[in-house]
Amino acid sequence: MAQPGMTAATDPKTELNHFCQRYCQRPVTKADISYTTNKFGNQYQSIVKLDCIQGQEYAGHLCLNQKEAEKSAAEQAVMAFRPQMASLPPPASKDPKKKKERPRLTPAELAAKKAKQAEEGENPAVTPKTKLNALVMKIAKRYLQKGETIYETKTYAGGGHQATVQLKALPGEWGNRVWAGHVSSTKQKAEQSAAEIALKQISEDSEMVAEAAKPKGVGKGKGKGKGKGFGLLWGWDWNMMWGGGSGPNLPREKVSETPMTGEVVEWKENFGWVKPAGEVDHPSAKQREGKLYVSKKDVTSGNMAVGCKVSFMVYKDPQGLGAEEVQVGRLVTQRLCSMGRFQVHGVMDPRRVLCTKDRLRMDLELLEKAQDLENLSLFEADTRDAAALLEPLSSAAAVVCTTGVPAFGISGQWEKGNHPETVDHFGVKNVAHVWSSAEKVPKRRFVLMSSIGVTRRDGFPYNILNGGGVLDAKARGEEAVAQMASAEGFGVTVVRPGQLFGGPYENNRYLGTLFQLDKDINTRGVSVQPGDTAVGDTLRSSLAGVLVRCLFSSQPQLEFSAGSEGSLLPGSSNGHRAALEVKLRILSRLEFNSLAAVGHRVVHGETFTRATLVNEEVLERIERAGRLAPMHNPWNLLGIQVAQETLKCPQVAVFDTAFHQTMPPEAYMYALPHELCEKHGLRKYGFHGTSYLYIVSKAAKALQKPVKEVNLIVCHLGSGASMCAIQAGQCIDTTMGFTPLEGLVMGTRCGDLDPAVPLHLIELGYSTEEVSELLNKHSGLKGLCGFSDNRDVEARFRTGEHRAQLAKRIQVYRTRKHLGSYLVALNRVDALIFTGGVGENSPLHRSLVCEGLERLGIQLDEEANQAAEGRCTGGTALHKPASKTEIWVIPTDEELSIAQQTADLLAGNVE
Ligand SMILES: Nc1ncnc2c1ncn2[C@@H]1O[C@H](COP(=O)(O)OP(=O)(O)O)[C@@H](O)[C@H]1O
Ligand SMILES: CC(=O)OP(=O)(O)O
Ligand SMILES: [Mg+2]
Repeated sequence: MAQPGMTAATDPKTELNHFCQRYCQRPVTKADISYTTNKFGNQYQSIVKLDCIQGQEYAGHLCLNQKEAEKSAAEQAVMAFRPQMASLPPPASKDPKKKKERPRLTPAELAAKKAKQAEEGENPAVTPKTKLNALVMKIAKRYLQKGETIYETKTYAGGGHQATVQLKALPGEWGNRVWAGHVSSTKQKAEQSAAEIALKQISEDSEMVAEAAKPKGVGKGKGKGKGKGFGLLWGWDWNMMWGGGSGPNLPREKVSETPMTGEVVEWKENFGWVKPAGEVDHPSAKQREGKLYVSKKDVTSGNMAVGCKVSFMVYKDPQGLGAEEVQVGRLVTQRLCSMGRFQVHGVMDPRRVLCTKDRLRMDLELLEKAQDLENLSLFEADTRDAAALLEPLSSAAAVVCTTGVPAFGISGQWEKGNHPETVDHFGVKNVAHVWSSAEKVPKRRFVLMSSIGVTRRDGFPYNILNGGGVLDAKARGEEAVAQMASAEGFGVTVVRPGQLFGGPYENNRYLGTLFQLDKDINTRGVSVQPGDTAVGDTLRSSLAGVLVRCLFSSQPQLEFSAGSEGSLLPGSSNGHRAALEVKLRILSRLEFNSLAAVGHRVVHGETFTRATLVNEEVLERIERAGRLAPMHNPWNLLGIQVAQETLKCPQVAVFDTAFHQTMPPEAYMYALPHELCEKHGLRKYGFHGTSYLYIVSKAAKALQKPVKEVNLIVCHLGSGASMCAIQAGQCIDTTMGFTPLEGLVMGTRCGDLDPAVPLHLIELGYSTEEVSELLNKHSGLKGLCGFSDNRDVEARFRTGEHRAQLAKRIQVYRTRKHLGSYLVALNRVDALIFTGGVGENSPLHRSLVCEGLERLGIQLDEEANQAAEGRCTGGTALHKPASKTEIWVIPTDEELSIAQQTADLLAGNVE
């Protein structure tokens, strides 16, 4: 139990109970603290209402189940009240024995306390901050979301703190105002002072008072909820933002926001001194030879050292700023250029110049929009270097900023100071500052590409994405731009996309996405939602369209997120469909006059034993099997449908499952009631068969044996991973089962699992969809260590990171277990074959799998293993001469195999 006066309880709901008891000085009941939970798709959001504290309400994050959602709501409330907790008396307890132990106030002390409170006019829990919170909720007619109330505190050189508060939930220009409090002795007092000033000004404004007095439901929201729904909350907010008007800036208390640079001249362990490069406009700045005190607490990331260049607001070392992702910028540039109405300035990181005029010309030619690009000037400028930014930015009426670093600094991507704090925060701030302080033309709008999850970064899965602080830095970048916007009066739009995918890459692999520049925004599967609510990935070209559109908005401040539409439902796969349509149209136009057929990979093909010509019945069966391979079949089906519509030629389905139809019953049957299995087709089907078929013929060549005589154990290790035992060229067992979920540990899939685990999760309150999502998308390597890409895991494995090491060990152990069982199942093994992204490219993985297997006749030649070139199509031998079982790496080629099987079917060469 929590100690009196402390907040030792780790469960936020318990902590909130304790606080309320202490606040009310009595035990609290369910009537005092109530939780309401709403379901949104597969997620839950709870609101906790504190009837014992003036009915204040706090909304939590979206969570996977109700329990977590309630905890999250409680956590929000606890966070809001935490500053007051320490000053409250201990909780009242129902337990009479405990009562005696607790120091209780004497009647005289209690009377004195009440008198003091009366004198101060308030209960210690009802501070200006909580009052302000309650007032803003009354005006906004909704619960406040995280990040909508922004307190910022500055610590001055001579001591003392000053805080500002911004209340984004307030309507129109009120949401842009920033109130500054008095300089106070502690940060807490400074914040209370800012709140007090804001509270006073808002309560004195007749319009605001009238707004607060209006009953709930008068707003313009078009959400479908009944007053507590997420949809309604955002619907409301959204309308307010759009309806915000463009009136003159209301007067505001200005806070110095100029980013200044300086140098660390002295640094102790927890504090130091910075010499600013220019003059600081503050009375205390002249003390101590103009040096500024910096506490470690205010250093947002990295280490401080003498000689380091820092920004005046005590930001991190600004060395080596620069933009990494130029793809979106390039797409935005193309769009703006082809509109022809503007003079476009493209700014690029001098170290990664991927965007040349010729390149852009080529892109535009492909789009049949060839032009000479006279309206384009390209500049090279590092965002750390304000002087270099002056030329491209100072005459611009608007800016689209698409800079950003990858979320994690693997493979040297954060080298040379190119990391979140310097790029996503300081760099963005620098761009906004240089642009807004140039006086040549009126400033219209700053459009900032940020990231999904910025305001949800404490919750799963964004807390993982934020492991390297990228979302923290982006949040600071957003805030800096917003503050500058309200100070200078320019519009700002923050767009928060999901993980970016699609071209244009240098090899234009995703040509289709480039071509979507032609299309209307609504047909491209991008779902634009207010705030930070979107989920999924975002197609780069769609995002570019959104960013350009934002430039022409007349609203003062906008914030929204752009994710992909829906998730696994083919009906909502417009982006995928559009990409396919364009790609197929181009392919048919450019390369083929007469297409014989199109071969499609179809992952789940039930009991089909070979490639099959697509007809209505086949389509139906593929669709039905979609439930069993939700990450694959819906997209395979869509591909067939689009190809049918676009290309008038036969379509052939090539199934992953077909190769495994030779398995004997003892391998494919589950020990479930026989009739049930027959009725529902419950059996092992196996996948990656197209790859295995290809590998068998390649391996036979390598081993110089007929296919019908080879015995193999093949490890197809990619994002999805499986193994196959092959006897006389045919499958006798494989690790994947009824669905591609069984077997090995994969990128995001769990593999073998006691079937009681999902049942238990369902009993705990997870829905079947949530469990499916969990097992398919959040498990495997990703679940174990946060990274699904094997390269990320191996990089961390090498540096000794505990979780990555564990993940790799579990992954390898599972492979070895199945290897052992296949050694037993096969009477002779000619070769162990590695293929798939990991199998072909990771000597480490192969080495770990084969370690110590000499006793079983498997002897890896470590030198050959390390030297193996993944892409040698004939395969590379990796075994020692004495090895009884040969070891090979053979790169798979599923596409070629599909083409061969399709051609064979058309030529009637299939037995
Ligand atoms: N050089 C490498 N070292 C280690 N793993 C690699 C390397 N190259 C690719 N991979 C891994 O291969 C996997 C992708 O394999 P792939 O066969 O393309 O998967 P899938 O077809 O299932 O999407 C990823 O986990 C990736 O990290
Ligand atoms: C079946 C399967 O897991 O396929 P992939 O490896 O392509 O995800
Ligand atoms: Mg694959």
